Amino acid sequence: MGNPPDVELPFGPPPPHLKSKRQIRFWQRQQEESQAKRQKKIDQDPFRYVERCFKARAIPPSAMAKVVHTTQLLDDSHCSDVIVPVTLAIDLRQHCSALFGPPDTQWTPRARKAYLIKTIPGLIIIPNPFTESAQRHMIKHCLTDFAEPPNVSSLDGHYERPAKGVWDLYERHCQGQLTSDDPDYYTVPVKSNQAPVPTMYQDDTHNHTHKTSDAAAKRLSPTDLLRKQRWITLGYQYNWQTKEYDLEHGLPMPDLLDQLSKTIVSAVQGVGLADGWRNDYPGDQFKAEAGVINYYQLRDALMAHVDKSEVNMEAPLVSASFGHACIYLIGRTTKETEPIPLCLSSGDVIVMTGQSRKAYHGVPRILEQTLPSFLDSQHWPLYGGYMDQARINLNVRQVFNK
Ligand SMILES: O=C(O)CCC(=O)C(=O)O
Ligand SMILES: [Fe+2]
Repeated sequence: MGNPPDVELPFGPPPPHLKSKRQIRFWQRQQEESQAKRQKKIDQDPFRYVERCFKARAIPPSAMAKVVHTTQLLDDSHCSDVIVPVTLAIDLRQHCSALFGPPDTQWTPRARKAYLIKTIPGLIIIPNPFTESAQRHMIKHCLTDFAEPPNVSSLDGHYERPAKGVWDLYERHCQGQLTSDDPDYYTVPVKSNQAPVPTMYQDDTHNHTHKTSDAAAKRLSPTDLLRKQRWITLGYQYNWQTKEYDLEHGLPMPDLLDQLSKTIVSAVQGVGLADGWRNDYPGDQFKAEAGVINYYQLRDALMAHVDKSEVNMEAPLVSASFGHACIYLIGRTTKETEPIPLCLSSGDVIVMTGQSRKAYHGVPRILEQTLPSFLDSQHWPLYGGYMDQARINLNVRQVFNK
């Protein structure tokens, strides 16, 4: 039987066993009440409320006014009583110019500067310490060798990844070496009866906004395949069934990331508030054991979550951002506290130490038109073509206590 034409259906069609108008109206009232309850819960949860503000097509000016822009921190006049400048233990560029690039005259006055937020104990912000060419170097690795098999990709289990990785295919396509009539051009979905590879990020949080459902899976061109890749996991892999990192599934961490994270953890050793917390994790004890590269397209978001699977929750988590800027929300250990919105720009590094290691955080928004020109397609052929619509986040964790 069809639905009575005078009944509106904002919740989709009522279940077919409801036949009379009275039953359908009763069902509708129930739906309205439960939606109102859900909405009330969202509005009362300060983290979700702020998250929704930044997801709105037009971000409310009242939300935008609260954003802490890392690019303004270096100008001391922008430091409010909530932001506290601190001094790093080492000068990253002096100490490791192979990674961050050589120091220059612009660098000298800001070398060793980092910032804390009084209301978020443990969080350390290092405004972009990389030179332009050092940023390009990191991005290149994130798109090429770091993303190659056997490192696990969000595409695995859904698509047959080319043996040499997705970038190689994309590059051949861009250089005209691969056209749509070539048998390698399209990547086909794997058979739907094959279980996806269990990984750390096979959860809703890290699926970003686009999900690959088997029903919707279709063959993809090199460009579509690359843009569909949401993450790569490095080092120890998380076993989704046992909900633990799997000692049996440890891939070698790239040396570059080992060096990068150790240097940064050494730099933040001893950093803290004069009359409050202090990060005492020794840099020489840090081991880069697992990592995630997140690839965001302009409309992607990462839901609020806590990274709590690591056995060692005392070790800092190092996170670097490249490409488009984003709104990064950082709260406390529950979603009851209003988060601080940070605008992270290309090259920025944040280190989650101490209490902030257990804090809710998320990325509700990638900000359009914020890509630095040296990373765009006009100034950086091939890689810039990808970065024109992307943000990359690279984070490194120690998993075990050793
Ligand atoms: O993209 C970011 O900045 C955050 C990524 C993140 O929180 C994660 O991978 O756990
Ligand atoms: Fe996270």
